[in-house]
Formats: sequence, C-alpha cells, structure tokens
Amino acid sequence: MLWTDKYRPKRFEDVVGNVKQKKIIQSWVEKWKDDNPQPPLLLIGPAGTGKTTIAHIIADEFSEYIELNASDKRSHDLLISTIGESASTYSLFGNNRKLIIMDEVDGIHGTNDRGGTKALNKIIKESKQPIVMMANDFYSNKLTTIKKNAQVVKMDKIKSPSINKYLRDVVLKNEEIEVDKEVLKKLAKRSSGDLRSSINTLQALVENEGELTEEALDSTSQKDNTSTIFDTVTRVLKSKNPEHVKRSMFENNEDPSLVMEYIAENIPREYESNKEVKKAYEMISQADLYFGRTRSSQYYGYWRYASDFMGLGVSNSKVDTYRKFSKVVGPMAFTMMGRTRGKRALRDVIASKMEEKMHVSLQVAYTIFPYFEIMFENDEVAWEISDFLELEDDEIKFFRKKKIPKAIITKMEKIKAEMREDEKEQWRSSIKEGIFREIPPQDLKASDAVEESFSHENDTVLDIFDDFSDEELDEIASDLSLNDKSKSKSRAKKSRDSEDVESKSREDKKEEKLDKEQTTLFSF
Ligand SMILES: Nc1ncnc2c1ncn2[C@@H]1O[C@H](COP(=O)(O)OP(=O)(O)OP(=O)(O)O)[C@@H](O)[C@H]1O
Repeated sequence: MLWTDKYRPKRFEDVVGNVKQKKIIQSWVEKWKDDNPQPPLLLIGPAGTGKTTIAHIIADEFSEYIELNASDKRSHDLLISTIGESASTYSLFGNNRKLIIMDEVDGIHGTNDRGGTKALNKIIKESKQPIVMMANDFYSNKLTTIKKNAQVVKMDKIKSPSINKYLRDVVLKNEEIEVDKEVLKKLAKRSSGDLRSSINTLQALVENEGELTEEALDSTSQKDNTSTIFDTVTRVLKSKNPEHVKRSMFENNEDPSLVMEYIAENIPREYESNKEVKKAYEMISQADLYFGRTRSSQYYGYWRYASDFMGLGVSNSKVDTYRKFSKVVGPMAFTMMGRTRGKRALRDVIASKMEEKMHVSLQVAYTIFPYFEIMFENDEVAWEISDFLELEDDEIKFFRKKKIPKAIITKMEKIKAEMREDEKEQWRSSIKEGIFREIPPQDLKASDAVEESFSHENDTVLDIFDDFSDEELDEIASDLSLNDKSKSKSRAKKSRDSEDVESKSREDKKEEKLDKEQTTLFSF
C-alpha cells in the first residue's frame, strides 16, 4: 500500500505545518456549519503540502461532496451542467450542504469555446453551496478573478524539520523501520517542502533497497527545487494541466530516457481504459523514436519532442483524471536489466522478434508489451508465447518476474514434440491469432491512435504543439504521417524520415492483412 495513502491525515490536527492557515480553514468550516455562507475557499500552494488532504478533511464535515478536476474539460462541462444549478440552490434540508471540491483551477481553460473561467467565476459568485478550490500557481493569471471572489489561503511549503519529524514519528515508527538519522534528514531537506514526495521517496528506497542508504538517496532524489522522478511521473499520470506537467518535466534533472521508462512502467497502473493505455503507449513510442533520433543524429533538440510526447502526450491520453492512489514504481524490467546499453537493447530485441513473427511494426510491438505482462501471468500462456517468439530466459523475465516452472516447460515441450509438422504450424498461427484476439483490434492500429489524439475533440493535445514553429510542426506531422503533403515535403527534405514513413505504410498493409486473417480462437 502506498504510504501517502496509508498515513493520509484524517483530522486537521494531523496535518503537518501551515498552522495559521489551518485555523482559517477550520473557522471557514465552522461558519458554514452555523449556516453562515462563506465565499469559496481557494487553497493555493506547492505540490504535496496537503491541499487535497485538507479538502477531504473538510468534506467529512459536510453531508455530501463532489470532486472535480477543473482543468479537465469533461469535469468542466459536468460542473456547468449539474453543479452550476445545485451550487446556486439552497439544499431543501437546511444544513445538508453539498461541498464542491475543485482541483487544478489554475489549469482551467481560459477561452469561451472550451468552457472557460468566465462560467466558473459566475458559479463561484452565485454559489450557495460551499466550494473548495485548489491550485499550485499563486501568480497564474487564470486565478485573477477567482481570487477576487474567494477566500484565498496561501499554503506554505512544509519545513524540513517538520518533514523529518513526520517521517520519523509517524511513518517509520508505524512501519517499525529504523533508518540512519542523517540520511533521513538529508531526504527531508531535499524534498523542498513537498511532504508527499518525501514519503514516496522514502517508501520507494526502503522497499527497493531494504534500507535507506545515502547512495540510493543520491541516485533518486534531486537537488533543491527540482522534482523527483516519482513526482514527475505522478504529475504526468494524474494531471491534465499542461503547465503543471511541463513544469514538472522541466524541473526534473534525471536522464530523460529513464523518466520515460518510469512513466511507461506506471501507465497501466494508473490508466484503466484500454484506449487510454494504448494512446499513452503511442506517445511513449513517439518519445522513444525521438530519443533514438537524438542518439543517431546527436541533435539534442529532438529531446524536447521526446519530452513533450512522454509528458504532455501521456498526460493527455486520459479522458478523465483518476481519483485513486496508485503506487508509483520504478521501471521493473529496466531495473532488473540494469542500465547498460547492451541490456537495454533487450527491449528492442523482443520488439523485433515480435515484428518478425507477428508481422507488426516495432511501434505496435511496444504497444503490445503491457498486454504481454498480463498474458504472461499464466504459466502455459507464457511458455507458448515465449516458444512462438523464441524468447530467451532474460527476455521472458521482461514480462514476468518468476521463471516458468520446470514442470510446465516439460509438459508443454512434450505436447509440442508429439505434434506433426502441419499441426505445429497451425498451433503457431493460433498463438499469433490468440494474442491478437486478446488485444482490441483498434489498439493494434498505431497510426489511428495518433490521428485520433490530434482530433478536435481532444483540444488539449493540440496545446502540446502551441509553441512549436510551423517547420517543427510540419516535421512532426510528417513523422506521424498525418498528411500526405507534409509527408512528401519531408521526404524531399530528409531521407531518414522518408524511410520511416515508407516502412510505416508497409506495416499498415501487413496489419490490414492480419486483421482479415484473425478468425480463430485463442486456443491455449
Ligand atoms: N501537511 C501534510 N501533513 C501530512 N501529510 C501530508 C501533508 N501534505 C501532504 N501529505 C501527504 O502527502 C499526500 C499527498 O498530499 P496532498 O494530495 O494533500 O497534496 P497536495 O498539496 O494536494 O498536492 P497537489 O498540489 O500535487 O495536488 C497525502 O496523502 C499525505 O500522505
């Protein structure tokens, strides 16, 4: 269980720091309870200081609450259509107030066609129900009017001695874990006032290493004012606010390809719908492509695209934000493999085996990886797929921690040995078809997903490219084969890019053919 969830304060007294602010908030709650309506509460402050925690403690004081993410367009529509009305009507039952919690109000879209702050301001002004809003950026111009109509509570960073004390007396004491005092102090200091990140870092280090060592701390946590890798991943997966995501990516000093691996590892832990997972992996695969280009061309400008795809792209792949607490974990497969270049190539070796045996593009192969993780949980299926793809032991380890039991291997090899050649052939194609059957067909069409993510329904994705020049956009469009015109322009410009596009269309044809062939059941 995630420690930040386990030790999430349930009462105001348990919330660390911000003593004066807590008093103001408690008084706001008391006044509402005395039937004395108050302006909306706006909690502004740095990440991981307890704003959401406080909002939930407040929620316990009211009979009902509704929680929305203001920067999420769908939430915003919901807000207008349902809350807009109820916020301005008194409850029929006196004190039965419905608390409205709105996170990321500094990420709300400004213009009218996207809902906008105007409508939100109207609701805030007219609301007869308690509203709590949260934001990170005190100086965001999106908050100018909201601030005028709200009771603003500026939350401070948590001081490092308080963080240290909390980690020691609450978290470690309860977990019955002893750590080096000096290293703990260092961790508290490095968290830059972000209590959540300090807890996450502590848990990750203790669980991964079995103890808290200075070396491990130095390798994961960052210098002051920079986000830790865990925070960046949390931000990318949980937020839909482009500015927050961008800032977090920017402030992270880690090796960007490692950040990508962390994000990739955590996508299926946070996102629930296949469509979102698939879109997110599309974005990862685009980021990966640009890392590859950076390496081959030594042009570091490509890093920026990689960073936008894995940050904003992944963040925007979710339809809605999830209100759950998934544990951010390190990239298992990559940690196991170490980070040497030779070993990291393992991932690409698997993908190319899939390309050869399953006739899919490398891009699609990467998209299938998370599904393999699930399929490989079954011993027989793991053996059959591994045998079909001719995976080596270390490649199997990529998808499952445990070895395939010897008894299963012996049993399956015996079955296979007794098959005639034509039966073997049929069996191999049934494995291939079986894999495809387990994956929604639309998830296998990489190019569709990219096009979809550029559709006008998903406006926020377009925001990613707001500050790209026309030329840069042209190049990206051609890489993603979005339109023929830019494709041919780029072809003339760069032979490397044209090779990508051509091989992509070859793969598309192969996929179309495969789609037609997929008729039989997954017959394991
Ligand atoms: N002041 C605090 N006291 C005790 N625990 C805290 C405090 N702040 C954060 N935490 C821990 O960190 C977790 C996350 O905090 P929370 O979600 O409230 O932060 P936040 O300020 O809302 O961050 P964000 O701006 O990123 O949404 C909590 O579940 C809790 O475990």
